[in-house]
Amino acid sequence: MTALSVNLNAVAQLRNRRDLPWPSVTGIARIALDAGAAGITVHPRPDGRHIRRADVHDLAELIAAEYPHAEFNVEGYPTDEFLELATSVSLHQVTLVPDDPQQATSDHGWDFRGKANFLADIVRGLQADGRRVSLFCDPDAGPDDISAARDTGAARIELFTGPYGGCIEDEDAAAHELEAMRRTVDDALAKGLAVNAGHDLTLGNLPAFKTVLPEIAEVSIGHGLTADALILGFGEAVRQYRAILETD
Ligand SMILES: CC(=O)[C@@H](O)[C@H](O)COP(=O)(O)O
Ligand SMILES: NCC(=O)COP(=O)(O)O
Repeated sequence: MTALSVNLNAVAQLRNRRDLPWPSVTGIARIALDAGAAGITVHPRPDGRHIRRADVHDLAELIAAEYPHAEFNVEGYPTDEFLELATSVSLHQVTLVPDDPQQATSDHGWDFRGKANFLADIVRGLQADGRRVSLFCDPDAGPDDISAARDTGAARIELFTGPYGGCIEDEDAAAHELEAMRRTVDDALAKGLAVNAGHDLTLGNLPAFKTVLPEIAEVSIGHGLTADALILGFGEAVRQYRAILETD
């Protein structure tokens, strides 16, 4: 079974359009967890464009108090500020991502060989207190990269699935991406790393992904799931507004 961790960045970004408390990030977290999601993911960025520090604290408190079996996964580049936030709340997994502060979104995995010592120190510190660390990884990472990822001491890698998610209506390209990820996953599993995955996964591309890569421990999905939720729920919202307006 692959666990679904719902990424709430897009919900927070929608809320931040106004100085109003909706959509509520903790409210949508409740809906996701009540629907059986295994966990919640957030990726606070230095400019606070979506998830804010307060959201991380509120979600950690909600999960600890009301959803003790759910996992809270916090992603980000390990600045001092990020590490202070990640270690000041109750969470289960920290996913380290090599993002530049200016980046629009995550678009590559770690250079594991080049950053070996930097990552090993941070992984040791985070895992010493019982947090699991996952490291963002290119989908076609080679054997030397995976060995270096394992040598950091991290328990997991997270495959960057953006190139696969970007294969819109191109089955050959999608199959090529799946093959590359299959090789990376085989190597990682053989070296004792568990594998997460995420970025641009959707209802449309998840079935083939799950068929080819059934051993993925967890996928985190936000943008696509939020877009699908709008489509699945927009009609009902319109019906409820009409029910108020169309009475005489
Ligand atoms: C690490 C990763 O893959 C990202 O998907 C990230 O969590 C999304 O970040 P944004 O929501 O800021 O694009
Ligand atoms: N860790 C990856 C993740 O959370 C995916 O986010 P999204 O691309 O689905 O928004």
